Amino acid sequence: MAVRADEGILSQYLTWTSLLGALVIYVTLNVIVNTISAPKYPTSVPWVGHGKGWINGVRNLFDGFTRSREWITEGYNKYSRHGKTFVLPPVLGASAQTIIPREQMPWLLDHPDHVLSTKDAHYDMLHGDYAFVTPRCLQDPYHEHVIHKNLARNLISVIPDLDDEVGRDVDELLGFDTGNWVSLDPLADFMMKVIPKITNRMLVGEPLCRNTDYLANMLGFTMDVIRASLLFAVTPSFLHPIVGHISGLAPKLHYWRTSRMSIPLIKQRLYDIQQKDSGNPEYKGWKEPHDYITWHIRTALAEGREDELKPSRVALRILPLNFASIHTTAITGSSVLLDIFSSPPEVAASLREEALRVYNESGRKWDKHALSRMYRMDSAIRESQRFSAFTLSFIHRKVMVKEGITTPEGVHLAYGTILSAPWWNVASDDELHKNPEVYDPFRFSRERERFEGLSAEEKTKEDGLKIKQTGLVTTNDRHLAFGHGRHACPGRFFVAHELKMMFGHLLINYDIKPLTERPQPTWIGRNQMPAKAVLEFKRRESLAWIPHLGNKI
Ligand code: HEM
Repeated sequence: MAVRADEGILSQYLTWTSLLGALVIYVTLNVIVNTISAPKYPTSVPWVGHGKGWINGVRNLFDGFTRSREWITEGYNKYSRHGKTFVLPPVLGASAQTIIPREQMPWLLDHPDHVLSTKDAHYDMLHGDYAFVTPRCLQDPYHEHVIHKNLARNLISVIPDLDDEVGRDVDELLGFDTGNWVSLDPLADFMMKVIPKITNRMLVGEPLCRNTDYLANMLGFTMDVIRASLLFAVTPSFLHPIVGHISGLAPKLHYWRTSRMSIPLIKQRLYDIQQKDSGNPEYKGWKEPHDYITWHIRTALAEGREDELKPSRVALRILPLNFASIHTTAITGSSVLLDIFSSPPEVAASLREEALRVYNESGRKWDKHALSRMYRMDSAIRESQRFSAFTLSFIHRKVMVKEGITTPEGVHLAYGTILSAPWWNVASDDELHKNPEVYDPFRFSRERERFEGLSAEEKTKEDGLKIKQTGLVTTNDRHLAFGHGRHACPGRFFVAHELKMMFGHLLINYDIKPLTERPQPTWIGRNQMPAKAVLEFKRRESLAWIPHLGNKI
């Protein structure tokens, strides 16, 4: 009987409503504790959202989930357009950001890292204490240094591998059936299947780049980092060390599993490089593979970084690079597909004509010269980054000076303040872009194609440099999709080649059914959740468009 009575009491109190209520109280209390322990935000600067203060602080954290985009737009129109700074309130999972107007961007970018630090901003935002296996990984991001130093200058050697990988992975996924359509979600089923393999071809080479166990654990790691942001937001800060060490087991496990496969490869590479350098005659004909592992070892050897030559350390470095590359590239690529295939069919036809022409002219292979002449594709990708910008702000910096720093406008920013630039608003500003609400794929290539069509003599009369600066990889204070300044994304040259090759291959070899309208993404907090969509692909019957035969496309 007693048991029955207990069960009665339990079922009376353990209702969905009471559980939900307890959850709300728990989250609210934690949010309050976290708010008290957060760095001091500037008080002399206007806030958007519900403003400052206790109650408003809690309201901001929850409302920011659905209203951050509205708030940053309000701040942009009210303050940024008049050269003024404002604060975008914290939202669950992300701290407040002090939004710097475009006019003050040179000031923001000119400061050395010990005054305004990108590394420390990323460390805080990504919970570097726990989420990257060891705090050292982001405290000393040597992998970023290696990528800055090597990726762009080695692209010519990487392109043949990419060409092989892109064709192989896309064809494996979409097949060769010319009679039936294959339906896929462009992000989940297409980009997220292909991009990890291509990225890892550059990082670790083949065959590991296609190993399903390795890729599943690598993707598992990237998801651990994303989950950690939410977890820390709903946990009181005094519990972070405990929760951090527990939640940090998942990235450690994913690291361990990937390293079991990458460490033998790294050890072998270290051995081969050592043999080659010591003049072993058997290694006379041995060519170093062009991948991150080689670049890392070569850079660490040249710089005397013994600590970075440990195989386990090299294996660790590959994880944050996967994190920086995969979702960013996959989301960008799927937006490009949706933007192009919800435009009038002439857009895809024009891109296909360019891809076939360039491909055939370069002997039916992709090389640096061929890819640099895909002006329309370059423009369509850049325009998609603008039109479908997937996050509100980029260019994050943390104030590192203990006494704080004062902006040109006279605003004092305390130690620990996170600064950023309002990318989403810059991208849709009608003073910076004509008809910003329209996806105009050839916005940046029309002028470039006209210029390239001029005679050598005519070209000397124009400002060619300015025209060329509208390219995808050229960052400026209107094109912040890859950041700007010395910490701008060092992977952007790789991305530009990778995506042009992939879209070129798709257009040449596959038909894609146009969409009647652009599927709309949703926003959660400061980030876009890409639209769920279905694209239909079918292998084309005739592949080669040979200009002098002029066969139909
Ligand atoms: C479309 C794909 C990509 C986009 C949109 C993108 C975007 C960005 C942005 C906006 C930043 C600067 C962040 C800030 O200023 O706060 C950045 C930094 C970085 N990206 Fe990318 N990225 C992409 C792909 C890649 C790839 C493929 C790699 C590596 C292979 C990479 C490696 C990095 C690294 C190492 C940094 C840090 C640079 C530094 O702090 O000095 N990214 N990326």
